[in-house]
Amino acid sequence: MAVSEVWRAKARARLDTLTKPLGSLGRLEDVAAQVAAIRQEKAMEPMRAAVYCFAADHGVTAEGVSAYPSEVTRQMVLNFVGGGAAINVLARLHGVALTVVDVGVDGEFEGIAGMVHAKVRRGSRNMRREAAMSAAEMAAAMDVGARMAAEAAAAGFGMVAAGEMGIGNTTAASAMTAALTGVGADVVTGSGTGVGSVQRSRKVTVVEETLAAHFGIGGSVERPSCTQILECVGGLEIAAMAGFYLGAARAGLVVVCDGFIATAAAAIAVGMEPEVAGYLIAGHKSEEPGHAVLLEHLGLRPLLDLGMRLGEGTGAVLAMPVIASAMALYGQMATFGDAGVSEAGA
Ligand SMILES: Cc1cc2ncn([C@H]3O[C@H](COP(=O)(O)O)[C@@H](O)[C@H]3O)c2cc1C
Ligand SMILES: O=C(O)c1cccnc1
Repeated sequence: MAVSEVWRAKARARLDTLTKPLGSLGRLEDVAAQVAAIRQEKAMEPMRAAVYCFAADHGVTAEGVSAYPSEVTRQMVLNFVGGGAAINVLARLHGVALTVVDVGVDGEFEGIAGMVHAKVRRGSRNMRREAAMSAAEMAAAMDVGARMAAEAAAAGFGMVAAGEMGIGNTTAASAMTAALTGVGADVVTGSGTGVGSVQRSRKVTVVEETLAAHFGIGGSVERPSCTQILECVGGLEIAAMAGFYLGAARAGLVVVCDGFIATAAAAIAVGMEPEVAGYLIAGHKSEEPGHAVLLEHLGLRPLLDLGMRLGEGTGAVLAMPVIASAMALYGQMATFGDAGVSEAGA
């Protein structure tokens, strides 16, 4: 499962033979070396890319934590199927295959084709009052994600991302981030879809009360396990994403991480299986304040910083052409020797 440090070193050595000043491709060189460490002998082959958008509802929306009603989750899934959401536009533009997965929307999609029906239950429970999921529900949702990753690998995709749709899920991600890192709820909780300052304060209180209820005062007295965090304060689509990352790493896929919620799921996957970290490339930095905390926790540096706060996998898909560029340069540039160009100091 660990990425290959031998291949990373080989890639670094090759990058130094290409017709450019040493290191001049900056972080593209780090990306190329990481992809080589993941894909090994396949590093020079073109990578087809896919994004899986997992959707689920959140019982915690009963606490008034989002600017939008829960029904938007189902409505946006229909929008994904119809091709009109931001992720559809970006996936089409960049030639990324999009799969929409219902893992826990509180509504039905009877007779709707063009999506994966894998509902575990109609929304998670209100985490302020009880665990968001049972252990069995969490495991079932993780299995859905793992199955999607296995299907991506079997279909020949080399690079994947997970996106999400779930009204209320920035509250879940905030609670997860505080529980994972020990950083305070007030620091990691943002405005999500755009709540005002009064509603954000309410959201912080909900996160604090949730952490106190499940893990003790402040949530950082006893650091809970990743399984406890996911089960108590996660969500069905977040569990699916965690299972997706674990499956993708096992299959040797390059995994591009999206924003706050996607990275909260990635932090769980890495907590469960540390070697997953080597497969992750942070696509972008979200405006949600907890995202920077999670990126720091994971030691990831995002490729893009566009002030986005959308989710759906949009930040990850936007970063895919940057990664593809790194690999094209790595695979196609001439070496000093081939091109007859003199090296430094020669
Ligand atoms: C129309 C619409 C499209 C979206 N696409 C992603 N999100 C994003 O916003 C939600 C999280 O924010 P909160 O925790 O504040 O509810 C998630 O569904 C997320 O994917 C959307 C939200 C809305 C309203
Ligand atoms: O960073 C994200 O993924 C995000 C931020 C706000 C709302 N939905 C998603």
